[in-house]
This record gives sequence, C-alpha cells and structure tokens, in this order.
Amino acid sequence: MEQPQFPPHFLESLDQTPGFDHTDFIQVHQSSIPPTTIRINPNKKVSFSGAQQVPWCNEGFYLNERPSFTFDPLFHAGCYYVQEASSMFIDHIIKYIKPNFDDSIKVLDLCAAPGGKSTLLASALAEGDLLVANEIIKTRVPVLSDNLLKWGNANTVVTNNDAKDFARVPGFFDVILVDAPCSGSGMFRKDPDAMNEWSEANVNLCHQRQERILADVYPALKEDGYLIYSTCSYSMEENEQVLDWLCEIFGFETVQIPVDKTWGIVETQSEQHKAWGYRFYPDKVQGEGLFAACLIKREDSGNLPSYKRKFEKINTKEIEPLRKYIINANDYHYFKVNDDWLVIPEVHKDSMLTLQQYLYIKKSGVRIGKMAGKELIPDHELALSLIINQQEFLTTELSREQAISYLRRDNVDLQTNYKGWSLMTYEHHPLGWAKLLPNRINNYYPKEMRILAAPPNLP
Ligand SMILES: C[S@@+](CC[C@H](N)C(=O)[O-])C[C@H]1O[C@@H](n2cnc3c(N)ncnc32)[C@H](O)[C@@H]1O
Repeated sequence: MEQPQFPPHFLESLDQTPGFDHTDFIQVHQSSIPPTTIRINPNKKVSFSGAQQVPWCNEGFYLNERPSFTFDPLFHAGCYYVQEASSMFIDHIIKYIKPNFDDSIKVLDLCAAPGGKSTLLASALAEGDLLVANEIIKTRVPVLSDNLLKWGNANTVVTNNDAKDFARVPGFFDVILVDAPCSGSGMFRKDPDAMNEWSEANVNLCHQRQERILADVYPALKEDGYLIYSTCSYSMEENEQVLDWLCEIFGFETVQIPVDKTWGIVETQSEQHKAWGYRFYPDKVQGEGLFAACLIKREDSGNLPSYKRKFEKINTKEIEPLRKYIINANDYHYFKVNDDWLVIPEVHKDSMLTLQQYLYIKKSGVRIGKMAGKELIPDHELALSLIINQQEFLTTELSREQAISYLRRDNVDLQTNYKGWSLMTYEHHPLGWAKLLPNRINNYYPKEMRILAAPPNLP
C-alpha cells in the first residue's frame, strides 16, 4: 500500500505529543483496515456469536467482516449501533463516575449528532436518570432523533440549541459530555479525505471554538458535577491544552480513570495542572484516534430561576384508554402536543417543564400516537420504544425478505386474515406499524426513515 499523503506539517506537529510513535503511526495508516465495530442495545438483545469484545465496553464487539448494515432489519430495529471502538471509552468513564451519585442524574450530551455517544449514554443510564441530547445544527437533528427513537429509551429529550442557551438552566446537569467538533485527525485512517481539511490554522480555530463551547455550557453544570471532554484529534492544542485552560479559568479538578495497561491506551497529564487525559492511537489500540478526559467542577453554579410553567391539565378520563399500551403505565406522565399523546417517566416531569421553558425541544420521551374515537393510531416511536406493551397489539413476524420490503416501504407479500393495526417484527424485534386489510397491507413505516438503496439478491 502507498504511504498516505499526510497534510504538510501534520506529523511534525505531533512529534512532542505523548505516546506518538512516528513510524508505527505511518505504518498503521498505510497497511491496516479500520476494524468494524458495533455496540449492542442491552434492552434489545441480539448476539454476534464469536465476535471479540471491545476491552473497555462490555456491549462493544469487533466483527470479522463488514456486513451490509443497511439491509439488516435488526439494525433498523435499534438492536445495535455501528460505532468506532475508541469512542466507546465514554461508556467506561460514565460507568466509573456514576456510582459517585446517590440519586438519579441528569446528563447533557451537548454535541450529540448523529447520536453514537447519546445511545451509549442512554444504555449506561437508568430510567430514573435523564438524558438530554443536543445538536446545534438543525439539519443534523433528525438523524439524532431517529437514532434515539430506534434505541427506545423513554428518558431522553432531544434539543436544538446553541451551547450558550444552556446558561439559562444553571446547575441543572450532573454530567455534561462535550464531544467537541475538532480538526478530525483521529479519523484519517477511516476517512483519508479528512486529511484535505487539516491545517495548523484549523487546529487553532478548533481550539478556540472548543474553549468557547465549554465556557458557554459551563454554568449548566452542577457544583461537583462531571465534565467529560472528548475529541477525535491528536493535537495537544485541542486536548491537554484545553484541560489546562479549564483548570486555570474555571478551577476544574482532574479525575483519573482506571485503565488496564493491556488496552494500549496512552495516559497523559497536561503540562500545568497535571489533568489526566486518555489518548487512543490506531497503532496501539484496535480503534481510531480519540482523546478523552474527565474533570470535576468545584464552583457554585447558582440556582435555577424559580418560576415554573405547568403542564396543561389533562382530564384523567382521556388518559385511561392509553394506559394499556404502556408497560408500568402508572410510572409515566402523559401529555399532549397538538393531537399527539406523549409520555415521559413521571420522575422527569419537573425537569421537562424546565427544559420546555428555556430550550428548543425537538423530541421528548415516547410519542404514543393519536386517539381517533376509541382507536389508537399508534406512532412509530411507540413501536420501537422499550415501554410498549406488545400484548395489546396484533403482531406480524416477517421473513428477512419481507422485512426489507417493509423497511423500503414497498408492498409486503403477506397473506393474512386479520384486520387492523399490526406491529411488524423481525426475529421478534419491532420494526414499525402496518394496517392489515383483507387483500393488502398499508405500510406505515416512516417515509423519511425508509431504505432507499436497491435491495441485494437475498439468499
Ligand atoms: C464530533 S461530532 C459529535 C459526534 C457525536 N457525539 C456522536 O458520538 O455521534 C461534533 C458535533 O458538534 C456539532 N457542532 C459543531 N459546531 C458546534 C458548536 N459551535 N457548538 C456545539 N456543537 C457544535 C457538530 O454539528 C457535530 O454534530
């Protein structure tokens, strides 16, 4: 294989970087293929027999080959997420800090699209915890919402705000993850085109933007709350130097995360404040480039403004017909957006009101559907959620070929005597809804989520 054309000054800029090995780094970029890894959804179990586990994440697996995920119905059912292995280190961090909290926690994933780390956090958190996944760029919000919808947790909210908007909720979050936009050198092996974007000037720009984002979101973190910071850049300007700045300006303290020596992760400490950081190099770990660190806030965050809106009063009679569709129906708060019914865990009702007041919410909890007289017109979110009471619905199990037709929104070749709404499943995992009629089915798979590619020749 040819030597990769790294951008001018790139290799030299890393010469003083802890753990950087010039020769091995070049070699791994010219002679190796990035591993294919997936992270399974612990609530929608599937097994990948024989697959080797990612050392720092129990739910992460290396696959021996790269299958066509687009044509795997289980991928669309939210049974797993295709994610680069190093990124899964955030799972190790959150599981390490979580026991330090006695109560349930509120977590913000500030730079969340497309949702890799949000789905990871959703799995690591309990239902009593709340996850707010935010994305500043409007066009990137739908993919984030769709990925969280497929993952199925009811305790998640998606927002579309600038980091500075979160200053309106001082001290609201116990943990904030800033997976910052960066110069992207850690992705050079996977995406060689990213090399064209790299320059020293861009590293500098990214460094400034990272500090601005962190300063903007800082007030939203509670005193003694944790900040997890990550980038997919190797440059110290975007990593250790940012940690030093956080310690200097905001008085953050470092948190050392235990790592097993055999994992190949390089532990570093920033120059001035000795803040711990964790570096992933593709020549040392089975994964791409990543930097991650965890810090603890020691300053008072001030209080949330006391004014609170109230949810519109709902007549309990209206809610009654919906309860049977939800597992543990009494644990949820029911509310309406236009004609649609939604639920969030009752414990998050107040948090939801606060967020509604100050932020631009794009998705919250689980959308159940609309009532048309006595009949529920079920929403796609309900089908893929972890709270659906499947026993209340007719279920139609599909073959792989039928499932792919269904996911393409094509006609599904199906003989049935039943009439009405049916949950369409593949290997017993819900994919969405269809309405069964005497001679045909109406396919209600969402148009914007359908498979557009032509199907392969199925065995
Ligand atoms: C590294 S990506 C996030 C990847 C995501 N965390 C995941 O695991 O799938 C960085 C994200 O930051 C967003 N972003 C870009 N500029 C931003 C800004 N000024 N403030 C906050 N987020 C920004 C990008 O749109 C992008 O979605």
